[in-house]
Amino acid sequence: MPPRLQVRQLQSPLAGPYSFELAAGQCITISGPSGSGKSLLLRMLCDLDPNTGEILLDGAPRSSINPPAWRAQVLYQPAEPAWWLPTAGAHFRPGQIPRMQELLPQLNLSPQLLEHEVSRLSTGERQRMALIRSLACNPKVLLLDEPTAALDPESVAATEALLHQEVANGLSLILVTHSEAQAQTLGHRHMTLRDRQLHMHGGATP
Ligand SMILES: Nc1ncnc2c1ncn2[C@@H]1O[C@H](COP(=O)(O)OP(=O)(O)OP(=O)(O)O)[C@@H](O)[C@H]1O
Repeated sequence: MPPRLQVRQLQSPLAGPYSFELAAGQCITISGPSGSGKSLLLRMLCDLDPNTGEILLDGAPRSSINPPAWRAQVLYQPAEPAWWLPTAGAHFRPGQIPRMQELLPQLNLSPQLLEHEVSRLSTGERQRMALIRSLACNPKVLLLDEPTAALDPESVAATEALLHQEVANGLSLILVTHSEAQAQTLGHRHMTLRDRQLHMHGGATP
């Protein structure tokens, strides 16, 4: 079986080239100083920024998959996720509701928050709700940019437990984090970006 994701010579005028592989049920963490290119890498992987090189998903080249379908399967959650409808609940399609209802208590979120204006939610509530929104899309690869940056320790622990569970169930995760402890807890392999160059540490498969 091919790896979940094969990245070959991925680059843009701003970053790369990057080459690496990610298996199903594996988590790679990315750390590095501010401005080192972590978000640029995630944006190239989900094809939001112009780039060259090749990426294969379960052996299928990106060029054979239309861009919206690619972004649904290789899903990017930015550090400050966008909301385009008035309430958080309005962002879920009917088919996603059972999964959303299962995930809310795992991140200590009350279902009542779904009806609140997004702007009324706290930063941490929005961040956890965004993760639920991403997981409810059931992506094969999730690209998470600092998903616990705004959270208190209890919410960080709940988020890490959920991500651990999802990866154990087969999700492939690329996680940008500034937390060494979080990288050690969740990551099977670790990348460091410095001056937009990639350094890989650890090669264990899950
Ligand atoms: N479209 C663009 N055009 C030119 N420069 C850009 C563009 N997007 C990002 N940059 C620059 O590329 C560098 C890397 O940006 P990036 O957002 O990937 O950093 P980062 O490692 O994610 O940082 P942080 O930890 O602060 O989020 C930064 O210096 C940024 O200003």
